[in-house]
Amino acid sequence: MNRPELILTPIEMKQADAATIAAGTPGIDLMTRAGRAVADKAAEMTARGGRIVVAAGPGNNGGDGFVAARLLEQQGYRVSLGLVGQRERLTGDSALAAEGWRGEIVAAENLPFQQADLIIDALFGTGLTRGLEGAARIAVERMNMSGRPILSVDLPSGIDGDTGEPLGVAVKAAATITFAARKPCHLLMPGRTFCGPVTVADIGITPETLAATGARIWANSPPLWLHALPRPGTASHKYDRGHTLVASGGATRTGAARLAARAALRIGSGLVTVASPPEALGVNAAHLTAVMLRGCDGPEGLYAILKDMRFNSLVMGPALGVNANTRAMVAVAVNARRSLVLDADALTSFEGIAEELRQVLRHAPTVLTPHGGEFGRLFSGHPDILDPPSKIERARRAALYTGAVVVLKGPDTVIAAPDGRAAVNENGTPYLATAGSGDTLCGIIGGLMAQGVDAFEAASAGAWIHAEAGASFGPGLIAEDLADLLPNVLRGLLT
Ligand SMILES: NC(=O)C1=CN([C@@H]2O[C@H](COP(=O)(O)OP(=O)(O)OC[C@H]3O[C@@H](n4cnc5c(N)ncnc54)[C@H](OP(=O)(O)O)[C@@H]3O)[C@@H](O)[C@H]2O)[C@@H](O)CC1
Ligand SMILES: Nc1ncnc2c1ncn2[C@@H]1O[C@H](COP(=O)(O)OP(=O)(O)O)[C@@H](O)[C@H]1O
Ligand SMILES: [K+]
Repeated sequence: MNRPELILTPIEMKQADAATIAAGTPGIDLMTRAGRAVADKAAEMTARGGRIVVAAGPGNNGGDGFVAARLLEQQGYRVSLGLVGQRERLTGDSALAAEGWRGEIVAAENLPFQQADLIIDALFGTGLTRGLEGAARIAVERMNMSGRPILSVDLPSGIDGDTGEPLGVAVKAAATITFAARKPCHLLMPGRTFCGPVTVADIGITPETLAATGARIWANSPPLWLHALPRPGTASHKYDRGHTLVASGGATRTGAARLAARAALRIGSGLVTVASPPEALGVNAAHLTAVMLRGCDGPEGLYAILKDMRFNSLVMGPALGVNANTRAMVAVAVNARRSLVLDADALTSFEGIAEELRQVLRHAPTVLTPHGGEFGRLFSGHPDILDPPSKIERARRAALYTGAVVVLKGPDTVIAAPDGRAAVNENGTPYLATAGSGDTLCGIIGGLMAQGVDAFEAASAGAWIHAEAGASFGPGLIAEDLADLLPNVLRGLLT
């Protein structure tokens, strides 16, 4: 099995860079390998003899650009190079790299971008500290206006490597080539949309060196959790595969729970039961087949059901109602110490009183699955959680605060554990933005936890599988489709 793909923050990348240099590889060698990788990628994108325009910045990102310019010229491309800043002010490895460039150096904003077959954006990489102004800003605006394809070095200039946010104007790349490992901005929105396809070049920084930085963000993909996916044994019976309980809303709000329940069953929970308010039993009964049904009158009803210890996983929230009754049911569920997924109304019922949720959550392995709106409501009054510009950091802080695994949903769903692990999802499709899609996700996660999967693995696997199912269907997807797309995704993973 492949290794999980580690994502490095700009600071961690600098550490790995420094460790590699300390272990004996000169910095200029790293820069030369990086520049060669850029030149190879540029050559792949441009016919031999074509015109390549390189915009270089004042730091090491610019140094990579100088190396690439020299190599491409040697290969017979017509290369123009422009610099932001003064040639004499270059220092260290980028000054060395610039010495290798014998051609003219013009001001970057005056480069003939419109005549380029390819533009190489080597203005700023992981060292960007503020929004672009002056010559750098004009250069980026002209690049973008030219309509010519842009290859960004490391990351599109103007994008913050940690957060994926543009700090003002930013390059819209046709492709990006990065080094040793992807950075958060390559996966997070909106950065991902500025990058185009991202290639990772090996420049001789070992996986061990990357890991030694203590990096704890991964791209969410099967190598991260495949080992934890349940496979029934030959002699398994259904109770070995867990029993998921899904709480239903009132008579006119029952569909969400059934979506979650069907997903839990499809993902392999041996049994699934919908716990329904008495007045909704009829409508639920009319729509359930393999999923079972129990009457459940509020917190007392839930308490009674949970005396049966075989219910080992609970899913609560979708269409349950935003009120004290829901809060009381959450408390009962948590005190029963079963695996728990809280979504939608179970989160919004704690709007502005996240502290209360935190108090009850101490008892059980819990996954919270808010979308951005639910997250904002739940943690209103907690600027320490809501304000960090990085979505990964927001999810991590929420996980640390609540002690739960937090799945902060969206096109770049982040799964964060209280111990700092984080995974970023990128395999979805905008067709997943459809009513009930999130209900299905929490059913999948609950169904995995029913089978004994740990909260972080269940949440990560669940988010990936859910996204993969949606992407496999594409246009026309409705939430009802999702559960029935799961077997195909599971088949691809398990056989
Ligand atoms: N790590 C690795 O393994 C390897 C890394 N490599 C490469 O190094 C890159 C990182 O290099 P880096 O640290 O020199 O930063 P970089 O992005 O060039 O920018 C820093 C310069 O820009 C300036 N500056 C910042 N913001 C600005 C603004 N808004 N407007 C104007 N100026 C601004 C800042 O100046 P200051 O903030 O001090 O004013 C400084 O001068 C990395 O992305 C990769 O391409 C490879 O060579 C191989 C190995
Ligand atoms: N543009 C998108 N690209 C990929 N996935 C998306 C996108 N928009 C939403 N999703 C996913 O769809 C699901 C929507 O969940 P949610 O907002 O809770 O919907 P609902 O409340 O209707 O069930 C989440 O898993 C989210 O990650
Ligand atoms: K760049």
